[in-house]
Amino acid sequence: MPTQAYFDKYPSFPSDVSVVKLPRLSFAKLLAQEEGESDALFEACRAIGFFLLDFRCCPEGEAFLEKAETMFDINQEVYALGFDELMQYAYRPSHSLFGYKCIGDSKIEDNKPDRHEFYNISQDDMTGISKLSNPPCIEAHRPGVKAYIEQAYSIVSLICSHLDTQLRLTPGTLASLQPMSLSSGTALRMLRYPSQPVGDRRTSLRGHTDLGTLTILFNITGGLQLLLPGTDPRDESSWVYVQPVPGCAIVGLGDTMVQWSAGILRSNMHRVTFAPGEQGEVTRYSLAYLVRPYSEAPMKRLSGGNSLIPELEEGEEDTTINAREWEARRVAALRKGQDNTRSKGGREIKLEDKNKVSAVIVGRAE
Ligand SMILES: O=C(O)CCC(=O)C(=O)O
Ligand SMILES: [Fe+2]
Repeated sequence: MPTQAYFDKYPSFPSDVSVVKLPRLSFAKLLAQEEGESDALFEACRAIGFFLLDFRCCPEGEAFLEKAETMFDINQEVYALGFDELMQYAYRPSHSLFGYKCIGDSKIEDNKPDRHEFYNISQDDMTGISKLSNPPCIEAHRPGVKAYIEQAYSIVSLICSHLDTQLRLTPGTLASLQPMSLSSGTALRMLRYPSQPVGDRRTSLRGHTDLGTLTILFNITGGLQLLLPGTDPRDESSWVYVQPVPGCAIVGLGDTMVQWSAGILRSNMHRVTFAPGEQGEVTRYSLAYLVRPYSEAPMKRLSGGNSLIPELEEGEEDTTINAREWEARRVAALRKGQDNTRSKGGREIKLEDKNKVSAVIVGRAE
């Protein structure tokens, strides 16, 4: 996440905890179109569907980190408003996912209430495509929030341009399905997780995959865990912490990328639980930019032409519904507990040099 100075405000991540060693990619190298970095990006997107993106050491990256810190300051201002005020902006799931979700509104695995709250700011609202009403502290920061979203979107476009090349799609294909200029469910989500009492700690946000295309996540304290590929979600040892790194975002792929790539790219199950060690004693704030396709975007695979994405096999059918309908069905199923969520994608591709993906490494925190 943001800079070391921001991390220093919190207890440090304990060194005796196992963590997933996510690939760490350099934003500067991706910007400079370095081929090796592009290949490493593709491999991360297929092997685990998560990677760290290091923004340090280049002016554009440092500017993004500064903006992210401002978003964390706004996050704290939002929750300082308190429950009664925030409930005036409550989200209405079957109608709209923008606004405030209170603690306990959704369930964790054993049907107990969750332990997180969030405020979803609509990208369309910030760019002027639509107009929603937000608490005064968000309204007062509209230009800053919009600037954050614009830069986050440009980073998403950069990642997509590398994935276009890797998947041998026409340049611009992936970004054209999620332009900022068209209405979408894209949100900047400000999350808050109160510290949990010792002796009564549990999952705060249940295991899930993100629905959209890409998520740019900033964490300061731990709590985020990934389900190791090929393991059983009911087994606690299958869930491993991600250690937040100063100057780095945690980037994850969502189900839409799996859908468009016919399973070449991967969306991995993740959840949030209490932070390890002393970090468990402080309130956890987190910031997620969750990108969705434009509402009318097709959800079918991007095969054809030179693309690496396989054509449908005999008897296979592709979806004909658009992104808005697809998301609505998924959200409804999730809320009814009918969604049998699992990690998806990561299928083999028939290319000599690209066929092997490295195993996910678990090691000690640093
Ligand atoms: O707060 C976090 O670290 C993760 C949040 C998340 O997974 C989500 O909002 O989809
Ligand atoms: Fe998520």
